[in-house]
Amino acid sequence: MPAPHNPFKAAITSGKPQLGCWLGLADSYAAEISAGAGFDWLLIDAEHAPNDLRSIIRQLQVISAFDSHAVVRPTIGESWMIKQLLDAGAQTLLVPMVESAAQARDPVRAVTYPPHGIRGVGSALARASSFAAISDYLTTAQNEICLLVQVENNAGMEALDDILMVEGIDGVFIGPSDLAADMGFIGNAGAPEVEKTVLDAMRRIVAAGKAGGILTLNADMQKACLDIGATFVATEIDVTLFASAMRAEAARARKMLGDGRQE
Ligand SMILES: O=C(O)C(=O)C[C@H](O)[C@@H](O)CO
Repeated sequence: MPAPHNPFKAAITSGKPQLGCWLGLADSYAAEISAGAGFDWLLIDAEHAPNDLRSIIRQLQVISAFDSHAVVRPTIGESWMIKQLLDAGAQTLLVPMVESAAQARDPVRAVTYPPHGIRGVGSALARASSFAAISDYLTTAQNEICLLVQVENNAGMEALDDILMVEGIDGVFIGPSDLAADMGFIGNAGAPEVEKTVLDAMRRIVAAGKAGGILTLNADMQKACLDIGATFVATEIDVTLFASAMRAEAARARKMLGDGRQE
């Protein structure tokens, strides 16, 4: 019995666009709501959201009941983090802040069992192997792991062509917020200079035969990246949606009571 098929990897590496949403609420109850919404993929964020291994596992468990595919972003691409996330059942990882080919090769080794990699063998204990129920996990897991890296600063842009040549990297995600900051436009990912750099990079990613990805709330940028051939595009963030809706409703309710109501 082989490791579970990764339909997200199959789709994004065969040119089939997948639309996603960022999950930063770090809560399995909220993740279950998002999983039922109809996104192709959901990003469980352990870089900027208060996720730990247990909260990630809970979200993986609830999402597994739906068609949405879970993508997990570790805080950084450390091999011990990757080992834990893969054993926990994550099949697709998005490693942030990669800025060289050497840095891109590290997570490739971390997701690969020896002799070609350094992933520790612990499938007997792992949710990933259905606790050893998947008898051929060790020899089939590799093909169903999707490894994505983020290029999101000037150094990474410089090294992009080298990163794109690293075997074992399935896709490259452009991080517009961090890229904007490093380009001197912090808080302004919509600056023309930033958008031009993002789109140029996306063309290079697609031309290299890798899957291209991004998170952007800007509908024009979403369309532009999809038109270039990006295949994993996140269009919203759960925290943003929830917080803005709550603020708007509180303001509406206060207005209903008239302007005299003080904060
Ligand atoms: O740089 C970016 O943009 C990303 O990597 C996405 C952000 O980290 C995400 O938290 C939204 O701001």
